[in-house]
Amino acid sequence: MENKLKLAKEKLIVALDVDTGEAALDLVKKLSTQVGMFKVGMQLFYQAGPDIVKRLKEAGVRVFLDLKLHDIPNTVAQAARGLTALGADIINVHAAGGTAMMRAAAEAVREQAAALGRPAPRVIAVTVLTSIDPTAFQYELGFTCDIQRKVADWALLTRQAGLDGVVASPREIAVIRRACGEDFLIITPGIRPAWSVAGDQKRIMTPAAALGQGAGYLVVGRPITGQADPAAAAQKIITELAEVL
Ligand SMILES: O=C(O)c1cc(=O)[nH]c(=O)n1[C@@H]1O[C@H](COP(=O)(O)O)[C@@H](O)[C@H]1O
Repeated sequence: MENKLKLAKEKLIVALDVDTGEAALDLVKKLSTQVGMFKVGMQLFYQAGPDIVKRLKEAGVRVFLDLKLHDIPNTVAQAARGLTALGADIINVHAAGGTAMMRAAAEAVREQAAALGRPAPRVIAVTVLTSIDPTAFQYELGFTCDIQRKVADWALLTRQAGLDGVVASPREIAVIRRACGEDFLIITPGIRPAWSVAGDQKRIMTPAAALGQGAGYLVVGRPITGQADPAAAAQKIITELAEVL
């Protein structure tokens, strides 16, 4: 069981969706014995500033820097270079930016990491956001295929562009695996334990079910950080994960 709990901890990424560096570091302090990687997204990065990545690295944790870059290839490449210098372990872009943009990002990251003499962060692409349901996908965004098809197509484009993996809902893991193989990284938000509320997330799954589908990592935010005792919530999720390992 000890081994399974250790493996379960390795699977969990906690989203530090808070307003200040102090609040983020306080969560890390509470959770760092249970969680190996933390996600810095727009809410924290835009308010605490780039230095938060360095502070988290100094605290000894791995950092997924989730800024979902999406612009013309040159702009994204230059931004990705800057994020690489901050020391993030994973960065992401939007697959909707296209192959040229994704390739430019991946190349810029590798060049910058080589210039700094460090291992390159993994670069992954967000496919269809987990907050999008089939109705919005079809009638608001105007896609004519279903979400699974689009996610699988974008995952394949992502792999062909030389990236390391994708962000998708756990519901699409099977089609991504079929399109991109076993060694392609799949990170899944939209994780909702049975005891939590869905909120704005639409394509959700429980932690155990997502792991059963073969998720590489599970991103969990509010079901942990929104609780009075985040460490107890994280432990509950880790125990649920260990039961299916
Ligand atoms: O790229 C992401 O991390 C991401 C992609 C996606 O499709 N859906 C999604 O929820 N996320 C992020 O994952 C986290 C989920 O947080 P909770 O909904 O609070 O568990 C948030 O920080 C989102 O920004």
